[in-house]
Amino acid sequence: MTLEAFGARLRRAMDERGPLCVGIDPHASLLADWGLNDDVAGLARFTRTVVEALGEHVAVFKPQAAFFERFGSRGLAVLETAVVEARERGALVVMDAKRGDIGSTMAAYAETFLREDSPLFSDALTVSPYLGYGSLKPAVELARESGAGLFVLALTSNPEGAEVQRAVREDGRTVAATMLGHLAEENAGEGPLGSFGAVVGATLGDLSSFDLAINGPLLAPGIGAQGATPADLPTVFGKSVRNVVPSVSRGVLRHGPDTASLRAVAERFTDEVRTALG
Ligand SMILES: O=c1ccn([C@@H]2O[C@H](COP(=O)(O)O)[C@@H](O)[C@H]2O)c(=O)[nH]1
Repeated sequence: MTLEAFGARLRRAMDERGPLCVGIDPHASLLADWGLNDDVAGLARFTRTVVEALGEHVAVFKPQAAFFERFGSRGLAVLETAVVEARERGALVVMDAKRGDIGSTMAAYAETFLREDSPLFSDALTVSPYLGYGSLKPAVELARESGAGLFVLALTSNPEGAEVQRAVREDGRTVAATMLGHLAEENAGEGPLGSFGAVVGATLGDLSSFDLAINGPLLAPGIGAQGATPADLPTVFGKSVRNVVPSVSRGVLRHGPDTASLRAVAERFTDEVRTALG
């Protein structure tokens, strides 16, 4: 492993820059609002603007792969460039691709995003455990080898997630609690922070019935366009709030394309998060 473990790199970035993660979600509607065409040139301009405006300011970027994939190979080329340039500016990149498949296919997804010499190598990847947590093993192993991390979908920010994630298993535990338990095992003994995180929506209200103390990061989407605010974080995350990486996409991006406005809104969210976290 040439890179230091993701959890340690993330903790340092959060301490230095604040914990905010800005999502790069080039929605067609945002491209239009920015006066850009819904084409590869518009996608590239949008993405470059965000990375140049915020790459030296925020701890984490979370590109949403879907918005790049919809342009095919040329969209993926834009994504590759964005990942490299974001990392060169000192930001960590969490690729939001939500991959999950049977183990042998999962190994190929892992190589795409977690093998250090891959063109799309990212500091961490979002993964879906709903083919069974064990199916993620190739990603867990490669992440450990490369110094990368994973964010496993545990309690997602959308209301539809509950029918799967809050389903109760034969042993009386919910599916989400089971996933959180697996992550706590992956991170046992790691310091200052484990590299295997959970996605837990900031929209979900009081989660004190779940044990979020997984000794790993908690990626919290849902702030801004989905209605959650930084002030909600202590209620949602309780004692684990120090490990939260609050994520905002449209709530920041709608302030572009002006660079100063993008920086100002990211700074405002960072301040609000710091205040909320005490
Ligand atoms: O539970 C989840 C997991 C991922 N997401 C993703 O985060 C962003 C949210 O965008 P906003 O514009 O800030 O609403 C988007 O890429 C989602 O796919 C999530 O929202 N909830």
